[in-house]
Amino acid sequence: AAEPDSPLYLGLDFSTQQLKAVAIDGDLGPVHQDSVQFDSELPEFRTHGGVHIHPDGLTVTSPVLMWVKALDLLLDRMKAAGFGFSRVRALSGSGQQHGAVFWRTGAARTLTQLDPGQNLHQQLQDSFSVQDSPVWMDSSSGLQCDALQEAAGGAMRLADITGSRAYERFTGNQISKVRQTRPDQFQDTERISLVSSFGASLFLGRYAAIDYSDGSGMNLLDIRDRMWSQICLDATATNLKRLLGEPCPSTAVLGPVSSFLQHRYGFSGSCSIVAFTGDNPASLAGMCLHQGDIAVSLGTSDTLFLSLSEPRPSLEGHVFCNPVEPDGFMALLCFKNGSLTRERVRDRCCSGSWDVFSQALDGTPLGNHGNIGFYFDTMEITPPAVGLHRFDANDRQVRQEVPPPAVRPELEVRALVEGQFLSRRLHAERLGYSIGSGTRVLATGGASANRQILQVLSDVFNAPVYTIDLSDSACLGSAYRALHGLVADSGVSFLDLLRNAPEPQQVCRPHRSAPQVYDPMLRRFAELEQKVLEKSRF
Ligand SMILES: Nc1ncnc2c1ncn2[C@@H]1O[C@H](COP(=O)(O)OP(=O)(O)O)[C@@H](O)[C@H]1O
Ligand SMILES: O=C(CO)[C@@H](O)[C@H](O)COP(=O)(O)O
Repeated sequence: AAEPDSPLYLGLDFSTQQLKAVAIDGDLGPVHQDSVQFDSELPEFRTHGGVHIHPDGLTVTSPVLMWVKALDLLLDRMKAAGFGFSRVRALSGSGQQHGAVFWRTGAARTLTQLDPGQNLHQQLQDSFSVQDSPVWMDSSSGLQCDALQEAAGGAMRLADITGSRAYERFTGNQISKVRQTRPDQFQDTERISLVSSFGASLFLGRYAAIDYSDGSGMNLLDIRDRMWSQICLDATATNLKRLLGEPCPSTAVLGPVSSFLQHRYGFSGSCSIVAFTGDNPASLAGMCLHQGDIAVSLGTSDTLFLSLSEPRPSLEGHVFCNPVEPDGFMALLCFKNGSLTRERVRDRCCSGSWDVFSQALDGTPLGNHGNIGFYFDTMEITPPAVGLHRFDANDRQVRQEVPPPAVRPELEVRALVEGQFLSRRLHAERLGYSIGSGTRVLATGGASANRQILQVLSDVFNAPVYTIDLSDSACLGSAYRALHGLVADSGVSFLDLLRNAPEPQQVCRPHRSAPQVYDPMLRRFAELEQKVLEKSRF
């Protein structure tokens, strides 16, 4: 057993619906886990799924003070549970990607003068020029995307520089929108953070640098030079470089924990803070992803990502700097209609029960008798389409929203989950990421606790699916990154250091008949998706 004063490494994740923490010891075993659910534990902010969807249906924000209050609550709770803050040698964290935090003029001073007798939330009340931070679910910055692409010389040129064509949720376009629509608030801003670097700033007691990996989700960073792209900065706002600060390597040690946190919670003055990064990059670290593995994260969003040695940007999907390999990259596809859509169908067809949802998957055949569905409750990212589109075995459109039992609820459940995974496979294969029986599919995120959902994933991908013990891989990855940050400068590689980390375990194998069912179904799905896209354009 670990000594009572042996070192700990702490990982945090400011994700869409909650703030989570995992502490590991030097043997990489988890010793403490905690979380704060925004909707239920901070109801005064009135969020649904951690966000506010505005009346235009496109603007999506989260109250920045909710994240601050969640940190107060989490740390208070850990203190009450007797957590050994003084043993933490290093900490790191992650945040939902792309979200922007606008710090008001004077906030830097407030951060350095925090009183350990009061909580963060009280003291940072007036520190934000924009109270409602735009988050990754936002799709309201189309005009700004068009302008950026034009300035950069086209969508493909922008993708070559930044790893992605212009995406509405990407932070640069959100910054442009705030500058244009709220000039006074923009004028009163002295610093802009990502959710990740905002989290790091709360621990440092001063502004933390944006790391290369999460910085790649802004349409502002040149992913090869790992510097802000002057063309993109100029097209977004004057003096933006000053507002963003210099980006840093994801393994950088930013400094010791703030004296505020030392005094309030008993952190040691020698506890190092390693740069925070995006939640997907942190998950890649948490699963110790090897070349050839494909990760599927089933959090609020569904994402699919993998490590790359050479960037191959295209008009779909993203290339980010790799968070753990200094010269490497990672590819990512993001799907907005993930867990929240599954929850909606669960509530409508399964009386709100995951058990009933799982039984529906168990009780229906692979291929769902030919029924196929596209469930885009909100404007999807990949592909850019909206609405519910259901087709029978003869590709005839089925009337929308027929209340159960007119459409058998179990068919609806399977149509949803098969449709989601057919889409993940289609778009991954279009980017050249082949998935075969030799590929390890590593599943993570809240829905990876559901074995029946993972069985459909395994069947549709015709590949074995693995999980790690903690479905919270972003948090675990942050704890691993904290440990690695202490030695990264001496050249120790992340995967070498983590070679004794628990291996992912196989949880599902594809059914023998899966390729016969899903190979032709994928071709049909691709054709139907084209129809859906054409309909969505009108
Ligand atoms: N047993 C389950 N079956 C399917 N989905 C689940 C199950 N348990 C949790 N989830 C889903 O997990 C989601 C939260 O995942 P999580 O990775 O914690 O999200 P985030 O990190 O984005 O806050 C919830 O929205 C919920 O729909
Ligand atoms: O936009 C993206 C990735 O590009 C999302 O994946 C966000 O990073 C939110 O993550 P979750 O809270 O769903 O894990």
